[in-house]
Amino acid sequence: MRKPVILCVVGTRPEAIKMAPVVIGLRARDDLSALIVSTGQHRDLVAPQLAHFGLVPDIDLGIAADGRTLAGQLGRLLEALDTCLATALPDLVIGQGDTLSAFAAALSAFYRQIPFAHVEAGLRTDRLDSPFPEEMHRRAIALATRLHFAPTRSAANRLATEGVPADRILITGNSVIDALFHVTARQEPTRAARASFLFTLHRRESVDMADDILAAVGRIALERPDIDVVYPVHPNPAFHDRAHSQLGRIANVRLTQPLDYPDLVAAMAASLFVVTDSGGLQEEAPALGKPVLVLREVSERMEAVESGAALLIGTNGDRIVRETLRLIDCADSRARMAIGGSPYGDGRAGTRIASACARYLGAARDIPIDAFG
Ligand SMILES: CC(=O)N[C@@H]1[C@@H](OP(=O)(O)OP(=O)(O)OC[C@H]2O[C@@H](n3ccc(=O)[nH]c3=O)[C@H](O)[C@@H]2O)O[C@H](CO)[C@@H](O)[C@@H]1O
Repeated sequence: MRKPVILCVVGTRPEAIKMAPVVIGLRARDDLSALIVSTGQHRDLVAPQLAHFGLVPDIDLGIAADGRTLAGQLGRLLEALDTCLATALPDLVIGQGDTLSAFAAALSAFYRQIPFAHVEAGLRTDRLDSPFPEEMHRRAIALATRLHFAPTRSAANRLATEGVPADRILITGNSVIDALFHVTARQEPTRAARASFLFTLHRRESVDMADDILAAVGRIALERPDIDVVYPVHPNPAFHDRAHSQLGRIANVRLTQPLDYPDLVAAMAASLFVVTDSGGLQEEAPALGKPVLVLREVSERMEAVESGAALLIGTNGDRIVRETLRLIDCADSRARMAIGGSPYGDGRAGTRIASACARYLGAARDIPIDAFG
C-alpha cells in the first residue's frame, strides 16, 4: 500500500531551519514519505542550512526573488507549485511561517483541494503594515490551512478567536528550538576572546530606518572599542551596501557573510546579548539565556517580551544606543533578562507535528500527542 506523501515547502533561510526538524520527525516514521520542495526564494541560503541537518531539497523550483515585485514573485511561485503538486500528487502539503513561499504553498494546495498544514500558525501583530507583507500572508494562510501547528498557547488562542476549530489546532512549540538543540548538542561551548553582542537586520520594514539603525551601531562601537559587534550581513543589497559603507571601517564591527546556522548559534552563545529585527532570533536567544533588544515597534512574539527576556526598542537611533549601552554596562540588567529557557518550545515540535500528520492521514491511529506548554 502506498505510504501517504507529504511535501514540505521551504523558500527562505528561516523556513529551512524551522522545517528541518519537521522533516526529520516525519522521516523518523516508517508510515509516511516526506519530500522537501525548495522554491528558490532564498536561492543561496536554503540548501546550506538544510545540509546542517543532513537534508537536501528533493525538488528545486528555482523561482528566485530576483528583484521581481511581490505579485510577480507570487505568480511565478503559484505556477511552479501548481505544476509540482500536479506531478507529486501529495496527500498533504506543509509550509512554515509567513513568506511568499509559504503563502503560495497554502494557496496552491487549496486550489487543488490538497490539505495544507501550517507550521508556526497563529502569530499575529494585528497590523497589516507591520510586518508587511507577512501579517497578511499568515492570516490568509490560516484560511487555507487544515492543520494548524501553533508554537504557543497564545498563538493557539488567537486561531480559536478566528474561528479555527479546536481539533484542527495543536500546540507544538516552535521547531526552531528543535533546530537550536540539534546544533548545541553537537557544539563545544566556546569562550569568547572579547566581549561581543550579535546584531542582525534584514526585514523589509527595516529598510527605511536602516541608515539610522546602522549609524546607532556605529556610535556604540566607537564609544565602546572594547566590545565587538558581530554582524552577519543579510545579502539583500538594501542592507549589504549600507552596512559596508557605514560600518566597514570600524575595527570592532565584524561584518561577516551570512553565517551557517551552527556558526550563528555559536556566535549567539558567545555574545552578551542580541540586537535584531529577526523573528527566529527572538525565539532562540532566550533558550540560550541571551537578552534580546528587538528593533521593531510591534512583535508577534510577545511571550519573550512579557517574560522579560526581550525588549521592544523600535528603530530610533538614540534609543538603540541607550538600551544597548545599558546592557553592555550593566551585568545585572543582562542577568534579569536571562530568564533561562525559551517560552517558544522544548525541542519536540518536529516529533509532535509528525505524529499529528500521521494521525490526520490515517497512517497511524490513536497516537497520543502531548501538546507543548
Ligand atoms: C515576521 C517574522 O518575524 N517572520 C519571521 C521570518 O524569519 P526571521 O525574521 O527569523 O528571518 P531571519 O532572521 O533571516 O532568519 C532567522 C534564522 O536564520 C538564522 N540565521 C540568521 C542569520 C545568519 O547569518 N545565519 C543564520 O543561520 C537565525 O538563527 C534564525 O534561525 O520569516 C520566517 C519564515 O516564514 C518566519 O518563521 C518568521 O516568523
